[in-house]
Amino acid sequence: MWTETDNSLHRSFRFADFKTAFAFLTDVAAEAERLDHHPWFSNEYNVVEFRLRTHDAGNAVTRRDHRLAAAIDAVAARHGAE
Ligand SMILES: C[C@H](O)[C@H](O)[C@H]1CNC2=NC(N)=NC(=O)C2=N1
Repeated sequence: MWTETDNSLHRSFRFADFKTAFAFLTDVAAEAERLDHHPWFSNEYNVVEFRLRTHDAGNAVTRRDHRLAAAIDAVAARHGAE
């Protein structure tokens, strides 16, 4: 699940391999564009880490972050996140 610390929502996902993680990130990019809300993320091999906050709200967590988090969860499930 997502945790809220330091004014951000945080979550990491692990996938079968790098290619799957990268395909996941490609689909996350489409969701970020659809929602006009973009994550900070980091990827190393099959692990992707997210931090979500709203820059337009002074880097606070808003409902836009929660909406993007839910969209990311749905994409992660489609890509078989462990
Ligand atoms: C102009 C554009 O709508 C804004 O810059 C959007 C783009 N994506 C964004 N992403 C995030 N994380 N926070 C924002 O405030 C934000 N604002």
